[in-house]
Amino acid sequence: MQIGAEVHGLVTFQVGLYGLAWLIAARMLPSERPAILSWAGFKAMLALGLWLLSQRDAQRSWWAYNGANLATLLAMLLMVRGCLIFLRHPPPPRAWNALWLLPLAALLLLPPSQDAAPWRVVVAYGGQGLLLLLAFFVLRQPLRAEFGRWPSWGLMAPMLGFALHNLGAAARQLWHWPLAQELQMNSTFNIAIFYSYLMATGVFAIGFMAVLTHRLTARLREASMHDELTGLLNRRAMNEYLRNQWHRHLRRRHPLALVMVDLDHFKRVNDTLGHAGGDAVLRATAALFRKHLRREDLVARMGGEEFLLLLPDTPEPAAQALCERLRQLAHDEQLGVTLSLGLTMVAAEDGDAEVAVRRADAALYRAKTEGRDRVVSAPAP
Ligand SMILES: Nc1nc2c(ncn2[C@@H]2O[C@H](COP(=O)(O)OP(=O)(O)OP(=O)(O)O)[C@@H](O)[C@H]2O)c(=O)[nH]1
Repeated sequence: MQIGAEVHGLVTFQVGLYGLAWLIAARMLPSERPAILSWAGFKAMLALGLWLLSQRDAQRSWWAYNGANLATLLAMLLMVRGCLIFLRHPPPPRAWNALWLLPLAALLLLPPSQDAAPWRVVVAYGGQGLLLLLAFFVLRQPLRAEFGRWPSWGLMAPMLGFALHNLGAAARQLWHWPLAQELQMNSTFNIAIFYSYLMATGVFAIGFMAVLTHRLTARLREASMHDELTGLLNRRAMNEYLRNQWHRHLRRRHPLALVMVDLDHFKRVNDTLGHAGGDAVLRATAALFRKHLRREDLVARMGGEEFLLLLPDTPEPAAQALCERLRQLAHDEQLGVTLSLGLTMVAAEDGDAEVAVRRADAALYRAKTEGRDRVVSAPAP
């Protein structure tokens, strides 16, 4: 009995600490705050439920019996809500929310007496089990889509385990009806349940911290590789792709075309339409490239009004035709500017991809000096 009380105290304290950790995380990560706050609430409610459970004695107070079950069910609801928000899952229909009002209302209204215990067990365990089982089926797919198969199983397995355990407990109560199958404070089984709660919430906390970090790292990497205004690759990312494509070209000798594009007299656009108008033209140019290039082509904004296109497996005549088409499309789609393009083919003799970039740059310069709104091709060595 004495050991049981100590274990209860420690486990409750530990779960409460997890809640505190989530609160700190919510302060540090504003983009994920609503989900994290739900999880902090989950831990707080669970700690409360466990503490109330440890208060069960012969007096049978409402708090120790109904209160403990209510707090645990609310904890599970908050946990599932946090997961739905975290995974950007649309909120469930209102009818589903109403479904959880039934066990909550029953737990509020039932007396804490021994006679009502079978009802309480079925409602509390059945409600929790059903909720966790539904959450398992709803959350597994989006979790897997974002983080992969094994992390999703690692996070969902404890949820499935608890769902089955709780449904089993409700079924056991129905089987033994009307003999109450309520958790007693001093039973070994009760202590095992406490430990498994601690383990599952630990796995949950560490697992979701890990996927959260994974998501934030992916977002940072995405931001560090893209130009904010147009959403195209930025210079840094393009240089990385350029190096990869260069080595691929050396290995396979597939034709690799490189095109430098510059908007003509862009300063005038800014002067007449203002900076915001200029930005809109840059975005429209990016959209034009995205629309008319293939998926495997790479487009970057190298800075200002200059873009670099990298066209794998594209022989020179095809690249030339594409450049001419883009130049014409700027007219047809009334971009508000004309395009000058410098084209070259990457060659193994260049020794370095940078040499090909400089050649495309020189071709672009010629396009500018020869009157703009044209394509100039610089032959590879
Ligand atoms: N709106 C907007 N303007 C930019 C941005 N980055 C650079 N610019 C402007 O782009 C203009 C580039 O001007 P220049 O380099 O003189 O070239 P240009 O007027 O296009 O003339 P040519 O290239 O010789 O045809 C400058 O006025 C820059 O302020 C941007 O992100 N948004």
